[in-house]
Amino acid sequence: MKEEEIVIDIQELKKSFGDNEVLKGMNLQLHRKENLVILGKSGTGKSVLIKCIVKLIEPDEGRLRVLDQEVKDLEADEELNKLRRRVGFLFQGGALYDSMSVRENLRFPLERLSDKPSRDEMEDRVYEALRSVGLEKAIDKMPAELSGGMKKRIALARTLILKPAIVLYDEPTTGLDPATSKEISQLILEMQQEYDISSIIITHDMACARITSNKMKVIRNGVFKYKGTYDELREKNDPWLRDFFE
Ligand SMILES: Nc1ncnc2c1ncn2[C@@H]1O[C@H](COP(=O)(O)OP(=O)(O)OP(=O)(O)O)[C@@H](O)[C@H]1O
Repeated sequence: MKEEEIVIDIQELKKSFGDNEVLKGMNLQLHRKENLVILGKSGTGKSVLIKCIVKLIEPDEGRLRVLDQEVKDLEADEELNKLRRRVGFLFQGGALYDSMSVRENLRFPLERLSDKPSRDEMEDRVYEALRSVGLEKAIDKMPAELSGGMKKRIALARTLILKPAIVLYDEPTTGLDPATSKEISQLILEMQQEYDISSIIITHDMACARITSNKMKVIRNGVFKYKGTYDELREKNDPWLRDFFE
């Protein structure tokens, strides 16, 4: 794959729930190895947009291609699972299974693969994923024994263990103190650089946006109103936009 390659291509995407028009014609291109931050006030459709990308929600209209596949054409579970394997999704809250140890949480996505790795390979991949988030020592712990920041790291390791080409982050730093948020943001940046991952990052946390983004887009009234780098957007005169930066 070439660096300039487009890994997600969205054109004129629309989605309503009843008479609530949420997405009114969204356009977006995510390039390979790019971190794109999406900003928007609460309830503006950021989560709906990224759920459309992995077909957790079906859009009403528009074009949506992910890794050269038209998402609406992916019908069978098998095809969808293949896509979801290549597109990792880090949900708000990071949800680990509380009754499973860290090792079991990380093995879980591997156990469900049709071409399940051997026991030894699984153990290697669990260690490699933990190493990449700096938490090898937590392998035998239960989620209840971990801090909020550690849980996020483990959730990220669980997403990375399938070696995704794209990761969608839905508010990765929510609920963390500023120092831990910064650590997680730096980790997102490392993941991009070390593993060639392309990402969409939804966040309200401007420090996270500054650290992680190559490019930003801002949603207003169901469309992208602004795009640019963090510094370009910070310089704009619109008071509505300045609110995000204050
Ligand atoms: N499955 C659904 N059924 C009906 N309405 C929905 C559904 N999912 C989302 N919505 C509506 O779509 C709108 C956008 O929701 P979404 O969760 O995408 O907002 P958001 O921008 O991610 O907000 P936040 O920043 O608060 O997480 C909201 O009005 C929400 O109520």
